[in-house]
Amino acid sequence: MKLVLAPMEGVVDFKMRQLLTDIGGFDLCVTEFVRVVETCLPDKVFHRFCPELHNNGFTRAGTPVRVQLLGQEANPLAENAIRAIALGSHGVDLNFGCPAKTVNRSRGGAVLLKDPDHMYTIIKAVRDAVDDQHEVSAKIRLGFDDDSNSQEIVDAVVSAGANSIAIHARTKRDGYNPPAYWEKIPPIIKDKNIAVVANGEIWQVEDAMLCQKRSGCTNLMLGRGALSHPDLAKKIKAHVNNEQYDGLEWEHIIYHLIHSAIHQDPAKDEKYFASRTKQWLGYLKRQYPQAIDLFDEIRRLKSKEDVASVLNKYAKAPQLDSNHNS
Ligand SMILES: Cc1cc2nc3c(=O)[nH]c(=O)nc-3n(C[C@H](O)[C@H](O)[C@H](O)COP(=O)(O)O)c2cc1C
Repeated sequence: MKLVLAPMEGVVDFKMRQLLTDIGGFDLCVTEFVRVVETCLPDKVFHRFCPELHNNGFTRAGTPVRVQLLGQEANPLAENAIRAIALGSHGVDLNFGCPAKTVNRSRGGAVLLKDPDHMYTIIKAVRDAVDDQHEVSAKIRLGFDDDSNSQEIVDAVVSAGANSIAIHARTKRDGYNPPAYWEKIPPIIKDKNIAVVANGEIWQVEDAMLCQKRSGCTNLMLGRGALSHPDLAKKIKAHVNNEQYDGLEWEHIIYHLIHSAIHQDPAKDEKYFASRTKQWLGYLKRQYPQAIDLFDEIRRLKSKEDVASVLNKYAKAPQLDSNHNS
């Protein structure tokens, strides 16, 4: 089984990938989307979205990272795919799921689901441009307004030669509202020669097991579930491999938060750590009720020192049985 950390713009950045892969369980991370318009982007853009490129495309814990591109024109996407891989990206992922109006208005993201022929052209151009040993993957939803063309979408991805496809089992119209329609995956991937990763609404180990059963996919992608439950990937792996794993306690999560170095970003301003911590507590409260009280405690704080001193009161180092190496 492979577990992929989902791309999440503004949330799963370098520091969050570092934190979550330090905890463990993930086999691959996908970056936030890199917007491609016409030109080949300067290297600094790829390095900004994926600082791991300075480390041969691996997180601190050794998990490979793949750059995701979002755009509407085949040639610039192909050129930028070549560049991302030359810089050390572990393959390249193409975004066909972003629901943002600004992106869709310029014919990028989920709106391309309405035009599987154009998806084919994009994926084929990228696949042809990139050496065979590097994986090209596509991330899709089941459709735009509805899922009536989901088969055509998958056919386009497969016939264009993508190596794998991550299916967020909802339409663009569904947004992020539950449920995810895992059971809609098996009929559209039947007899297809492509690796499939199922995605959507996996918050607990039980959801992962049910998703595997209903989607028929062994490999899963975790998004918001991994933020609300930072050792979810590790728990899923332990469950599948029949291994003992007790799970992280709240104090350990705080410890990881402090040691993730989220607050050590010279490119960000003084308030950054506070705002990132508050954003993350918003996800954590789904799994840990303590996150609600902690949010209240730091609500008015802005400086990283003030926030860190509150966090330090609660932090406890986990047993270092994982590959955490901060
Ligand atoms: C805040 C946010 C940002 C996202 N950014 C991206 C992105 O940059 N690229 C992408 O392909 N999907 C993006 N997604 C979609 C997620 O990768 C994932 O498909 C979706 O959240 C469903 O999985 P989940 O139910 O496990 O969260 C984003 C989702 C959220 C909530």
